[in-house]
Amino acid sequence: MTRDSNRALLSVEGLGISFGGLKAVHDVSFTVQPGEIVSVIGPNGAGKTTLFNMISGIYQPGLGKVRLAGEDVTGIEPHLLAQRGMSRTFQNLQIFQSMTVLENAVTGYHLAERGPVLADLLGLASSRRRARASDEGARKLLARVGLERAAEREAGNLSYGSLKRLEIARALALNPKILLLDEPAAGCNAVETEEIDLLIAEVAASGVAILLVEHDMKMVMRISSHIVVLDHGEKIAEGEPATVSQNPAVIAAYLGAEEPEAVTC
Ligand SMILES: Nc1ncnc2c1ncn2[C@@H]1O[C@H](COP(=O)(O)OP(=O)(O)OP(=O)(O)O)[C@@H](O)[C@H]1O
Repeated sequence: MTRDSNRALLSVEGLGISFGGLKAVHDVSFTVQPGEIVSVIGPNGAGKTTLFNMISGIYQPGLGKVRLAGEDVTGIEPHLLAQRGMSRTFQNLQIFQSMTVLENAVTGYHLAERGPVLADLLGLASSRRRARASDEGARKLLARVGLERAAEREAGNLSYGSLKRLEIARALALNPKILLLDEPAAGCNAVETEEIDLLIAEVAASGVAILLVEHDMKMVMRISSHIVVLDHGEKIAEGEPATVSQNPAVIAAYLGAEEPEAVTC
């Protein structure tokens, strides 16, 4: 696929941040187009999570810009980004284990608000009304991720793969234009990973852009339309999976890392 920067939904331009003297991310640029699955890969400590945190408003970048649908959204807070169409999931699951699956999905409708998730947990009347209003939508989301029959179960009793899908369901509540997934297959077995693969592909096919950080290289090679490779905070390569996996700089970066087999697929 030819990449047309005019069609970019997300545009990352010269992004950088330092922690003390360490340039954790330095001058990284790339674009994500609607319906694309773009993966950010790199050895441990390459800067993937830090890059994600800058794009999703958790860290304020030291340098560079983030544009969403052409608008400068650099460093704006996550709930404001959610209002503008950017949702994300986290490496460590952010599921409320003692709430039901349905209640967890409902909280997705409040991600664009600053305080009400806490109010929901406290059971305030107005929040209960809002929760009822978003119940129907949440059930549809659960059906989309294959969890409709688990709606009334306590989330803490779900398998790990189901929890990951629940987190994706919640991130889809606000109809994002782009979904950022931080290690969606981490901790999943092969069957669960395949289910997540299919779900991500379905979401992308519906027109949502996907930006992914993932260590499971087989999964990355299978589902990505475009890959961005970081090493020591810098972009060392980008392109289609087949091209990137043959790139000598990419192979060298992984060979220099602790898991030399990581780039093979
Ligand atoms: N809050 C922080 N304060 C200081 N240093 C940090 C901070 N966050 C990350 N770093 C450093 O920045 C570099 C990039 O870290 P980051 O977690 O982004 O890498 P990564 O590619 O996501 O790694 P992994 O694959 O292990 O999750 C590392 O050297 C890390 O130690």
